[in-house]
Amino acid sequence: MAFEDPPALILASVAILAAIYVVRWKTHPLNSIPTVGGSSAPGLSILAAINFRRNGKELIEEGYRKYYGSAFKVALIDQWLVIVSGPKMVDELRRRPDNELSFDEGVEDVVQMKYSIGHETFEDPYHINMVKEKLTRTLPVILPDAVDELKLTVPECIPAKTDEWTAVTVMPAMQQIVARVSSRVFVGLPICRNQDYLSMAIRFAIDVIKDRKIITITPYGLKTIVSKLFSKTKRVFKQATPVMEPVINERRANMKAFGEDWSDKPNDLLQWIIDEAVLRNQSNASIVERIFLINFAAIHTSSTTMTHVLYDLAARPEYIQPLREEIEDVLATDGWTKAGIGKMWKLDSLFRESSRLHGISLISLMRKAVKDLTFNDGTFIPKGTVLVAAAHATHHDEVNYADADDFDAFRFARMREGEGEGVKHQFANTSVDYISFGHGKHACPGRFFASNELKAIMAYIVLNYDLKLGGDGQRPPDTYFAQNMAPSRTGQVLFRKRQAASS
Ligand code: HEM
Repeated sequence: MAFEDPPALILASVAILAAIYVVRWKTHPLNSIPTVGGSSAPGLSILAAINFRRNGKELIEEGYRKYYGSAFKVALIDQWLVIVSGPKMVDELRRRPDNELSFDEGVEDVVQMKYSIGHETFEDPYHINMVKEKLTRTLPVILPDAVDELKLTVPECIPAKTDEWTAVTVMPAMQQIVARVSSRVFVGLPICRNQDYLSMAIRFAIDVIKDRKIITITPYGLKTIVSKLFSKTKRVFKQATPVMEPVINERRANMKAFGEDWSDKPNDLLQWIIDEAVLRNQSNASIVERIFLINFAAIHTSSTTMTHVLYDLAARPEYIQPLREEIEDVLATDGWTKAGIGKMWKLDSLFRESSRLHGISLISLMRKAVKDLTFNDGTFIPKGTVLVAAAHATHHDEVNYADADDFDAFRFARMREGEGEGVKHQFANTSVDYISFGHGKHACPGRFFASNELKAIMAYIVLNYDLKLGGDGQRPPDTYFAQNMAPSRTGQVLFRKRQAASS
């Protein structure tokens, strides 16, 4: 009898466990989706996750090549990430309704802010519609404020002289410029010049990611208390309140005193949110949270984009003169207006090309399946799966772009010259081949503001400075980890103030 034979008993137990292991592995709902970067076997996927952390860019490229037009998966430390590619799959990803593939749940997976943000802000995010509709519609009116602010802040952050080259570390300079110019439009004077506030706005995206790391490893029952004790984002809300509250209270008081007759009522995002908060009887804390959620979406993304563009332009100075000519011509007829910025096709193309080649991430269109579903190609996606599109690989595909790895600053300006192509290839336009801003109903609602703001800042820099790379003349390298990519944080560009600068 086996019971009387201990080695046989052990052998039988091992065999049963091995069989259970194989059955569980083979019947895992994601098993039909091929894995790239290692084994999907339980226990071994940790090695695949380490591999993906180190070689994310190469592994996504490998998956894109092998499974183009379909889906593959890579291992993260705590879950699988399903990556789709090809126009049909990207189109399906953006078209599926939120009750199948949820944008909010996808974001929540990355930010885990349920514990640091009030329920009201989370459940009723009207500030997003304000960015999508009012901010975009009001652009012609608010752009002069942004231009006014950038003319003050750019010379402070790029303190170059006419007779010598000055090295500027690009990333922190762009963060400061973008934070201040955006804040002028988001919260107005005087908050937009309060350095404590600006530092919080710049740091906020990093604070959110640091919080996420702690919250994900905390057991469910303890998340609320851990967030209360350690959340950096909660601390930012607390520290920002004394800076913002006097302004909010003053504006509330003016609304009460003057109502519709308040003649010089501010026209900024903060005021629009206060208007809504008053109607809904909401607290100042809710207003502060909403402003910081917009800062989270706007400042890191925009300053990263600016940093890439400056590195690209400094590495290819032959593009500077044609840009200057375009900008000077347009300013002579239209001035610093939205209509003028819209006519700067070469400048627009520079941004689209730089974001195509670099971008803010290797992936885009993050969604979470909130029910089981089957894609049109038959791929089964179980509830709870996180899906993304392979942005970087799509943007580097020769099928989509000729000489896809080459930096051709004016490629999109040339494409726009074709009949009926004027809008299609502009920076803010999304398509299945261009997903830097996502695509579909959740495509970045701030992209029209970002496009105008960043082009205005860059136009001012190009007009007022000569720029070049120092050292060996090589563009500071991007860094990659897992699905993330970032421009060099320490890279420098040399600036010299132009003699004949027109401001
Ligand atoms: C160059 C700068 C920017 C880039 C590259 C960028 C990129 C993105 C991307 C990729 C998404 C997700 C889209 C999707 O998954 O389909 C997104 C969403 C979002 N962005 Fe931006 N963004 C930028 C600037 C801004 C600015 C300036 C604002 C605010 C004024 C903003 C506000 C938002 C918001 C609120 C969402 C969430 C949309 C929703 O909930 O439906 N972004 N952005």
